[in-house]
Amino acid sequence: MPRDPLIGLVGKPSSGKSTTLNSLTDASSKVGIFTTIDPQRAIGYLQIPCACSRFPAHSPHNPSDIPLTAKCKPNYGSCIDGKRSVPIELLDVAGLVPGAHEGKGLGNRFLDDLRHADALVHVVDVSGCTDAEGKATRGYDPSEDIVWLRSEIVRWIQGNLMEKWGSIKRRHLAVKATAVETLQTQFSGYGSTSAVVARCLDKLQLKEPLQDWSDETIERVVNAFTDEKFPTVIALNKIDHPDADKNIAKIAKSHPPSSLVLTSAISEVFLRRLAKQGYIRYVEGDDYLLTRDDLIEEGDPDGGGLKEMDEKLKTRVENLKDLVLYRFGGTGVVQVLSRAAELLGLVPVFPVKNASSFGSGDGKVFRDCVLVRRGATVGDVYRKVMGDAPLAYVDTVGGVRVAEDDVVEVGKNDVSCLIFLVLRTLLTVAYILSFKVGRA
Ligand SMILES: Nc1nc2c(ncn2[C@@H]2O[C@H](COP(=O)(O)OP(=O)(O)OP(=O)(O)O)[C@@H](O)[C@H]2O)c(=O)[nH]1
Repeated sequence: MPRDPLIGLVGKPSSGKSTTLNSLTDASSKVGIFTTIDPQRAIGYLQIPCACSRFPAHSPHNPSDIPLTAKCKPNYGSCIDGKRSVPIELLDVAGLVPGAHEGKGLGNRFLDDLRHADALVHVVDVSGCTDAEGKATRGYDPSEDIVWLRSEIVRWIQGNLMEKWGSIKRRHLAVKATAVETLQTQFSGYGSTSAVVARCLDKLQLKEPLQDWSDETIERVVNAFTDEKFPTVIALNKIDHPDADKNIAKIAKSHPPSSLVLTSAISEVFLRRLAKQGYIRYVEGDDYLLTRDDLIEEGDPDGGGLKEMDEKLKTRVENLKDLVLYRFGGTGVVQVLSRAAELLGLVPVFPVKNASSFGSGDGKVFRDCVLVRRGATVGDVYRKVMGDAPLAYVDTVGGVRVAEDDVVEVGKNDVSCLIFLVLRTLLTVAYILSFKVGRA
């Protein structure tokens, strides 16, 4: 059965990893059994447009007066006005300092934990108030953290490979293996697949056979493998700090915008806490909040039932609004997971039992949503949801039959009778399957 995607949070001590993790896992809308799995693993919430938002009232698949957003009832996570929070597993990879690949800090343990991650979020303290080891300072250049963390990963993988390179080469020649086969044997421990290794080698277009690779070529291979296996989002955290701006500007010059997200984890934690305590209205990740005064001004004499804040709290909230929400368009924390999911090409799938009501036999509409990875096939989706139950056949909309090994992708089929909705990336409904299960 395909494994659930796992996102690893990495970063030096005091960069704000735990705060980021707390802000991602402490969704007030959380429903269901998920909380912390063990001290290192937790469940975060990925925000996506829900399938229900595609079915307003009086639409082809929902002739009723009520939009499906009003009936959507997730088993886990939540759906607020078509904005769905889907559980996703997070791994807190602690103890990383320069020299980790040689065992410094919790070095090797950290790196071993990393093997299981499909994508990484590197939390960088962009205030420059902590040095490479996480000790308090001023004026540290955080772009150095991005360089050394990446280099630790590369040197760890390269070190493991070089230790055995002599015997790897001998075996490669003896069994007349391809470069992909030989490397996959070495990289399988990092959760790699032959397809990942083949993509790396295709990109590099190496001329020499594996047994003739120089140290420099091996390093290029390891770098390409690191890019493929550990796609990384860089969370530039502590943007609320006055020293952050110049560091952000410097990092933005040397990194593609798609890899960077600006965050203030501490602000997100604070806002969620205030919302829970009934002082403000705030939806996770939004770029605005409402206070009692705002609601009174909007004409609700009861201020939405929100509590009155004292002057000190009011000032703090106003500052946060100016410095983070208005200036940066939000705390950025929710976008961190969305960006990681984009890098992985995660596809949300909404399995339902009833093709016309989108229910699952218990009165709940779009009860379940599972995330599968780019390249997943119809069979993968089936097994993820139905386990080992034998598959009889799968029909797409309009009764068109699809093969078990068809890759789930955009626009391949159109909508009609639905048992499975398969949405591509985070934005569009892409592929809708009807699907019947029976004994083979
Ligand atoms: N100004 C500001 N401070 C933050 C932010 N996020 C975290 N911090 C502070 O930074 C310090 C370290 O945060 P942690 O979340 O404990 O950092 P960590 O990376 O988990 O640290 P270790 O547990 O040592 O690995 C704490 O004092 C936090 O309150 C932020 O967005 N802005």
